[in-house]
Amino acid sequence: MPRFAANLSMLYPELDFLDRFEAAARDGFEAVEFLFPYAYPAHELAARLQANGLRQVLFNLPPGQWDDGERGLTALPGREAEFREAVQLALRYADALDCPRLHAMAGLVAPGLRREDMQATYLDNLRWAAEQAARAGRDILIEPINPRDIPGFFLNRQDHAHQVLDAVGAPNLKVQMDLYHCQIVEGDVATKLRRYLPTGRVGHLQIAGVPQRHEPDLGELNHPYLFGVIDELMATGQWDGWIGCEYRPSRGAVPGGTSAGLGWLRAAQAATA
Ligand SMILES: O=C(O)[C@@H](O)C(=O)CO
Ligand SMILES: [Mg+2]
Repeated sequence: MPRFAANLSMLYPELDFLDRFEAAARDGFEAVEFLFPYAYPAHELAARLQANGLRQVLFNLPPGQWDDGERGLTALPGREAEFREAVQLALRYADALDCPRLHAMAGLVAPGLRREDMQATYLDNLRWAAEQAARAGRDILIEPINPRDIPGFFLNRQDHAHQVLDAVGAPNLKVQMDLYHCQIVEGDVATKLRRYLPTGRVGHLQIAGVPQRHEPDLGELNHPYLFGVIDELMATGQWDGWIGCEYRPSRGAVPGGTSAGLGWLRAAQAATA
């Protein structure tokens, strides 16, 4: 059965971040993911995980100056030293949180440059990050993101991400396949699950309804069908991993709004039990 992780950057928006761990556990989640842990001491986050019987399955490297619009450093020429510091910091947090995978956001195409001009920096940085992460027993993930949510994002397509994996050639460099972005950019999601999951190169999945990024049972994607595909691939030993629930609850920040919107999860659990 697909295993679902609560994305605490998006779910439970009515609660303070540190209180979202308990809320996720109360709703039956066994794992969590979030964007960035760095505003909190690692020991505080580790204590929340432990107190609530949760495991951390993913978080992101520091992305550069997020409030100024930066969305990752990995492909940015001239920012290599900062990228390396970001990797080291993330690995220290991963150690404290016992988190097996880290997402390295690519960043925006820099003014005056084309993607081709940035590809060498992207590959070099990923090679270095994967080497460091391998020593610590962690995976580095890259995620294609749709250019409507993040205009100018360097990595948009699944095939580009897999070409990058080919070029870097590190077994612990994997793709974070977010089905929400995949549907917006290229579609044909079930076929791509069947193509890419058995390669062993997809380290993590994420979901949300399309186009509004609300619950998976709202919008144009047929998630029960996709969960069936993932369930089949898991049952036949062709994939193993977590599905991050990375959506904005449609009820907004009302108390209990996230929990009230988990009907899709209960249905998925019943269908694949
Ligand atoms: O899809 C997303 O937005 C996230 O997975 C992420 O890491 C960057 O915002
Ligand atoms: Mg995502």
